[in-house]
Amino acid sequence: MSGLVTPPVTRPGPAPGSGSGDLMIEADNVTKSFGSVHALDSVSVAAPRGTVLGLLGHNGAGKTTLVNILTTALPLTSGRACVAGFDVADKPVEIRRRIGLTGQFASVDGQLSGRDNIVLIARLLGAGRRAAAARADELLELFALTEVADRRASGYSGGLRRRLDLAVSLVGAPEVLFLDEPTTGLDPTSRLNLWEIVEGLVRQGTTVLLTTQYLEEADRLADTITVLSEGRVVAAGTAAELKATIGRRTVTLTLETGEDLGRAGAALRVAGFAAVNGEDEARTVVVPIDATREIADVIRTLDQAGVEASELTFGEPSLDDVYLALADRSAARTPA
Ligand SMILES: Nc1ncnc2c1ncn2[C@@H]1O[C@H](COP(=O)(O)OP(=O)(O)OP(=O)(O)O)[C@@H](O)[C@H]1O
Repeated sequence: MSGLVTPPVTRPGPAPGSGSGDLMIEADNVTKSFGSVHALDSVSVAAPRGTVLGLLGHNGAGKTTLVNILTTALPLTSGRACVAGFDVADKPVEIRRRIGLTGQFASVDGQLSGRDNIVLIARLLGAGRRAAAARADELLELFALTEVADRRASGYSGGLRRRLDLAVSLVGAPEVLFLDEPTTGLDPTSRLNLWEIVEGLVRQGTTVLLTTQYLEEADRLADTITVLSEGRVVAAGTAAELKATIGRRTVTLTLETGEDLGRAGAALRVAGFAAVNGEDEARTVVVPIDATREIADVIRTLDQAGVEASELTFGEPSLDDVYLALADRSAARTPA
């Protein structure tokens, strides 16, 4: 499904410019409290038109709360937020005309066919019968759903349902698309398909806010990433910047025999590596590295210690690495 394009549609006119410049998403010191729970604490994010803003964080970090505020489903406690140039507090209707939302729980009606789901939303948005049918045909084709269009959505696989959910959220040709964990639970092929669709939309000028728990997803799609933890922004930048400053790549060595684990770990630590031994049965040593050339040093060190490795894998930092490093830092900052 590569090379997808958004079908030409009429979008509402440009925003009157109450936001700054060409920023399509702006949150400025947004705070949200539910009683004593501070779901968001002075959160600021920004996304220019035609870019993807990735919002990363584990469960409870505040991602959905921020999406709910930006999509005008929830009022903020303090701060300011604008979407497509309109303030969420003053112009919710203008914002709703310009956005699309795909949630973790598909908003598709399982009793209706894929086609009828799209037609229903198009009609609700004011399209005539013929225009709604034409829009459905376009979107079904775009999302490779034509073959299953007349089957009930309740019988769709997870991947098909997500595609239909995204198609439904695009009926009104939104300028800003909110994707709340769009690929959680999808198989790798369906995930890749969705990524390609999102990339096609962004090429056409759609601005996307993507929440995800997967660094890989943010890495592939997001122009900038904001990491939230307990309602606060703990890091922001491009994926490369985050990984360079926070996460470390690792080399994982599987040894011929578990008996060599102690010797391998000791030799690596003497050579200056922060090697961590895995389980005896797994026979692995994990070695964080800063540059690819250090792989050669790791292998040389093991060779000199007379340790044989049967397998070597090279890993990029994961969200967990980034997140753990950030959690360590915030713990270090918090007075005991
Ligand atoms: N309506 C509510 N009433 C009380 N507390 C809430 C409400 N909505 C969210 N919270 C709390 O606010 C915090 C942030 O929740 P939020 O759902 O935004 O996190 P999240 O990052 O989206 O996590 P998840 O991936 O699990 O949805 C959590 O502590 C949550 O329990």
